[in-house]
Amino acid sequence: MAVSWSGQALMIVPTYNERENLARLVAALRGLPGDVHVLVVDDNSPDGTGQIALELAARDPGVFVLQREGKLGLGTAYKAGFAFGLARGYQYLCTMDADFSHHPASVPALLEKAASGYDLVVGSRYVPGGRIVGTTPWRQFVSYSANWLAHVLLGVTVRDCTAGFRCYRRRVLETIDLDAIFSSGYSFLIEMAFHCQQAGFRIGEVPITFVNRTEGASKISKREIYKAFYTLLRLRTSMLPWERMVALYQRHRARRLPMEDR
Ligand SMILES: Nc1nc2c(ncn2[C@@H]2O[C@H](COP(=O)(O)OP(=O)(O)O[C@H]3O[C@H](CO)[C@@H](O)[C@H](O)[C@@H]3O)[C@@H](O)[C@H]2O)c(=O)[nH]1
Repeated sequence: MAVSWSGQALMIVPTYNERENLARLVAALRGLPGDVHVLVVDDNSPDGTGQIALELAARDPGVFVLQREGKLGLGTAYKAGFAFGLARGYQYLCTMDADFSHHPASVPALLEKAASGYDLVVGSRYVPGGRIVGTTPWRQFVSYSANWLAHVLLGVTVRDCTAGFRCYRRRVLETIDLDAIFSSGYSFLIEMAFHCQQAGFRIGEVPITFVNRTEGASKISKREIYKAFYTLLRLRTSMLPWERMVALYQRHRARRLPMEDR
């Protein structure tokens, strides 16, 4: 099948305990039209996902594995994947979950939109045509809240800035200072969306149907959710001009000092 994008794409798939999903996912991605390679970034999953990834890579030169020594977080897994993809010259560096909540059939739409002039394309639940199937009301509430706060506090215009289904043009990842991103976990996604927008990159969204996983378990914890809200506040603070921060501090001190010491 002909594709409207040219160059090589790398699908970066972070994994932690995804043995039921990985082989099927890699087969589906490698069956896509165009030159789509796969990088599995596994954090020494206790269920043996890393071993499965190595076996897949041994059979297929378009499949690669980064094995890390332990669970180092989703954000750092993305960073390791970006470093790998940039070093190998990929034009499009995409990220997705391993559990089919992001369906491989949506990948061509992301690549096509990126090729049409977008620097970052997000597979979005929250644009017209996007849908969510099978998630809990609590997860839905957390997701809506994080996206709403990102919009209100940071002015982020991406509707689904917590989505991990993305396609970056390589110039984005060459420009953004990835070492300056402080989130090691899920909130990395909010931070990246924020920095891409601040840097003036053109960001687009394509609707996807997000289907909650049927195999394995989610790794998102309450701690990761708190960290996402902390990230939103920290980024908001970073937007304040320095003078404004100093003025706020002085006003705060002035209120606490007796009149004669001011
Ligand atoms: N290497 C590595 N992979 C990880 C880690 N934690 C999670 N993963 C992998 O990252 C992907 C997403 O993790 P899930 O645990 O399946 O996430 P979720 O709860 O379904 O969260 C979804 O919603 C979030 C909020 O909207 C999204 O941020 C996220 O991308 C995902 O779509 C999966 O492939 C999972 O194996 C980690 O510490 N290290």
